[in-house]
Amino acid sequence: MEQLKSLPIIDISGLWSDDVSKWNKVAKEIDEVSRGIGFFYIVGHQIPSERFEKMMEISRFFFGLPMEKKLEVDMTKNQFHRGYGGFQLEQLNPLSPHDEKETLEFGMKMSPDNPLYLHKLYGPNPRPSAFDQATIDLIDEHYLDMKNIICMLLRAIASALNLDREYFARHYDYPLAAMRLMHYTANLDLPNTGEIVLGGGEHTDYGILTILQQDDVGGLQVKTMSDEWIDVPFVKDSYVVNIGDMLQRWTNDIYRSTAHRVLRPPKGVHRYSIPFFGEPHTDTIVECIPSCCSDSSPPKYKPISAGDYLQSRFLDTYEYKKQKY
Ligand SMILES: O=C(O)CCC(=O)C(=O)O
Ligand SMILES: [Fe+2]
Repeated sequence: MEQLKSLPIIDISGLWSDDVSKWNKVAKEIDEVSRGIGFFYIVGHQIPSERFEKMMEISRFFFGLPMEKKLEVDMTKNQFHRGYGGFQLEQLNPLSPHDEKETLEFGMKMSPDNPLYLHKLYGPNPRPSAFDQATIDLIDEHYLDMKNIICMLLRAIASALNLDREYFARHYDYPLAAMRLMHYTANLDLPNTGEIVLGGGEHTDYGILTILQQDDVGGLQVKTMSDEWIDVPFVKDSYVVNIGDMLQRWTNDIYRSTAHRVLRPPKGVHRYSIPFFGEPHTDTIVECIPSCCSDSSPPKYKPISAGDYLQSRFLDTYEYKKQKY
């Protein structure tokens, strides 16, 4: 088998086209990659170029604030998994040291009148006092744009799997999806043991699909089917998309949730990235899709709700949740 050296780039503009053959071509390409490496770049996603820079500007501004300003929205002080997570709070790979990164996490903006508000992971978004209204509005707008891309991709996937186009997308009116600003830097002075130092440990994502914006520092790596790490360098105006564990479960392992990691940047270098974790509504039951199982290939996983699955994965990787939530 030929070794994969770089991730494929898929132009998804056909998903906005009325031409069925263009739409089907994109769906087929996404389906093929999802059965293999499970990671790809997307271009033609309709997000304007200026938005990339604006989101990075917000990120650099927030992480450059004094610690007491960041801690105004401390993630460990609420049950909703939203707000600021300091260096080493998360341990993506329980076998390696804590991750050298800090994060700021948002969920879907929701009216307090919504019956879901304050239920499980649904609740208020962080509002650091240093953010003006325009910044808050842009974050909410970007969240909805990312959610829309997730739904466009999931319609293509549903069609490729011979399902109704809305099979997955119908669970996205009030999703658990989270948008996370991330900052990696060499914060700790670790002894030089010659080992690779990671900013984010090896892991698979928990959800359905992740859409990632990254800056041009580099460091993201993906594990190939032959267990080799390949770099995922910056490609201007693209997002990186990958399959998460819930979609792997839903498709009975036909789609692949692939391990990835982030190298720690050298001292003095700052890396910023913005993943959007596209999880569905908390009550969505993730159970083997009929077209993905048969007598010779029975379901491998028990049905589970998206909310319960996500909480169980957070418990594995966030120590503070074990004590409190
Ligand atoms: O920062 C990145 O490039 C990837 C982050 C990531 O994989 C994650 O947080 O799940
Ligand atoms: Fe990840």
